[in-house]
Amino acid sequence: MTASYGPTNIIKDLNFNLAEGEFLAIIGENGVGKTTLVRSLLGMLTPKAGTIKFTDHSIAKNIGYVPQSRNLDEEYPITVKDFVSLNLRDSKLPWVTANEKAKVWSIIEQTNLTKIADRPLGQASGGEKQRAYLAQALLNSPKLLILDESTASLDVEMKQELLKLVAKVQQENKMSAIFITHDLPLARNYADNYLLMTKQQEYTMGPIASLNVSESEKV
Ligand SMILES: Nc1ncnc2c1ncn2[C@@H]1O[C@H](COP(=O)(O)OP(=O)(O)OP(=O)(O)O)[C@@H](O)[C@H]1O
Repeated sequence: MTASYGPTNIIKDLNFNLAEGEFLAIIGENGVGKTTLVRSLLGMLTPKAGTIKFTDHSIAKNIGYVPQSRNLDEEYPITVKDFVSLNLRDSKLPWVTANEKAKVWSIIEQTNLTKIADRPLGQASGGEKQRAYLAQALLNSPKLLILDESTASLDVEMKQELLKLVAKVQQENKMSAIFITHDLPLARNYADNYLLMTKQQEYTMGPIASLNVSESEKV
């Protein structure tokens, strides 16, 4: 597919597949179009040419997305639990049902947020906030999770912890995951495959273990 914001193609003739349960790391220098690809997958940007096909319509409608950054007002009085609940999108009733409460608690437990569930989100640490964003994205049991440089602001240990959690949830829920990152050691530890995007609009894919050093230098 080809994507653009005007006459200039940002992504040109990209062709890639994502298998069920696959963990794909998307790597590449700043400005090569990684976020543009994510926006296309999320349906926020229509490809200029080509198509994005999902094996099932329901996958596209329910993609879990953890964005690059969040402009949250630290003072806004919302608890971690209520923040996670914001993604209860099927709710037709004005109150939270017992089923929905159970769903929220289950995801809070899965993402190790039980202890801080009633604490204001603004008081959570960087790692805890990322886990809360992840929990929110996972709430509707998506079949595809996209993390857009979600670990960029975290220290090495926290990065590992978050990705370990993602990998665990991914396996438990048989979910596919796309992880955009500049952190190659992290990608090597957790991803199955890579997609390397370059400024020359050349795209290579393969098992993450086969990513060679000369390629890695360009990310
Ligand atoms: N809404 C927009 N309108 C016009 N151009 C845009 C828009 N969004 C992004 N671009 C341009 O598209 C190109 C690709 O941007 P994109 O954010 O997809 O790159 P990226 O690979 O995700 O970069 P980074 O690693 O810095 O996040 C950049 O040149 C950017 O300036």
